[in-house]
Amino acid sequence: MKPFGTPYSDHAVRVLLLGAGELGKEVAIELQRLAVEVIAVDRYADAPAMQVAHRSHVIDMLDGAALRAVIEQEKPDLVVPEIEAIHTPTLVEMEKDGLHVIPTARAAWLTMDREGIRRLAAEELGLPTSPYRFCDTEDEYRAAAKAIGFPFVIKPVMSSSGKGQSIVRDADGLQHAWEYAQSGGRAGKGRVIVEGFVDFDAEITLLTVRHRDGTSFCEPIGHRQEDGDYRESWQPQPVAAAALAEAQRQAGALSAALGGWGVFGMEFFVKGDAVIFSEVSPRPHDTGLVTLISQDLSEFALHARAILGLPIPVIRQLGPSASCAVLVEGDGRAPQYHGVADALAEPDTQLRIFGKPEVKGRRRMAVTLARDADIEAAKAKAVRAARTLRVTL
Ligand SMILES: Nc1ncnc2c1ncn2[C@@H]1O[C@H](COP(=O)(O)OP(=O)(O)OP(=O)(O)O)[C@@H](O)[C@H]1O
Ligand SMILES: NCC(=O)N[C@@H]1O[C@H](COP(=O)([O-])[O-])[C@@H](O)[C@H]1O
Ligand SMILES: [Mg+2]
Repeated sequence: MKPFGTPYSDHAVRVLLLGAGELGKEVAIELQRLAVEVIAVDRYADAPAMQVAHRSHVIDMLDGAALRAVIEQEKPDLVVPEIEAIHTPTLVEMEKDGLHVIPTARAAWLTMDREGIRRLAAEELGLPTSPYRFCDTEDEYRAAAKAIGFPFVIKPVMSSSGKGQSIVRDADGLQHAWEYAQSGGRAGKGRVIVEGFVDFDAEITLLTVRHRDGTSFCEPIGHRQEDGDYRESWQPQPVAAAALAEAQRQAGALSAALGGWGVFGMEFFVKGDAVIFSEVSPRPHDTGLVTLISQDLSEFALHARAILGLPIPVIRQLGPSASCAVLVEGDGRAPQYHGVADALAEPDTQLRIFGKPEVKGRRRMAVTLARDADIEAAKAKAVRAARTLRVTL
């Protein structure tokens, strides 16, 4: 790694963030603290990370030529994908010519499509997963539904945050779920995965950090999802020792197969001592927002350290903590946030307002964070803070 430099100078350490949402904003802040020059890219102007970056670009990141042009113009030391919706074949091509992609271009490519990562995890590495089938047509989908049985989950292969995803409980739900998957994916109509529904005791995100000195794990994060999108998360989620060891084994194997340095959000279902792999983000995870209050080094600080080749000698968990997503529904620009003072009135409570410029439909706009004597108290406090906020459009 070259020495750390000065932003706007020839010797600056330059990081190009592909995706500039709430997760990228926190990564950008951590990089800024080390005087790394941060360039944020997203599909729309004034995205959260753009507001704290040195410069920004608005491009269609699914357009390979546009992506190549911005990378060639900026010549970053590191390219840091922040979302899945990127033309990853371009990153794979450019990596051959020396571009450094976090964690690797292949990891970004494999995880942008549910098929790539599922086949690597289940078929190459032999990790336990839900039963699954990929389908391109409605006929294939109906055959998959029969083979896998109710209830099952259908998701577009290219989607995140639950977009286009449904749980189908009986034959009456088949048609609507198919149509929703065809309209909800980021690449339009097309391929879906049908997964057997896992009846889990708990689902966890195991933040796994690959860094210059090895692999470190954070305490497990528990979370609650609705419509495939995270609503609340907490840490530490109690997990039996044998199950935790198994989750760490699987996370270690998969992150090693993906390679490179950085944070991986490894999602697992836990049932008794059984640990079933769900999916992985080769980057900080939304449920990991809780680490902004629960750890001395948040997942964003850990990502910054790991990708810059810095040591992570210890990760300190600071006590039972929780996060609660603030979702806003409606249609409008430049929202206003009321009740912030009240939301922050209790001890050990924090708030992040992302600063997203508009809402169309339903959008995560902020998160509350709380620490308390136990998980239940922390969750209740984070929920109270979120309910105290009122957002007008
Ligand atoms: N096979 C399954 N069995 C039971 N629940 C499931 C299954 N697949 C998904 N879910 C539920 O839906 C949630 C979202 O699924 P998944 O993580 O695959 O979607 P996503 O769109 O990639 O979400 P994100 O981008 O937020 O991680 C899971 O966290 C889980 O609660
Ligand atoms: N589950 C993935 C996830 O949480 N990603 C986070 O949401 C942003 C997109 O938000 P938007 O849809 O409101 O623009 C992404 O940029 C990332 O920060
Ligand atoms: Mg997920």
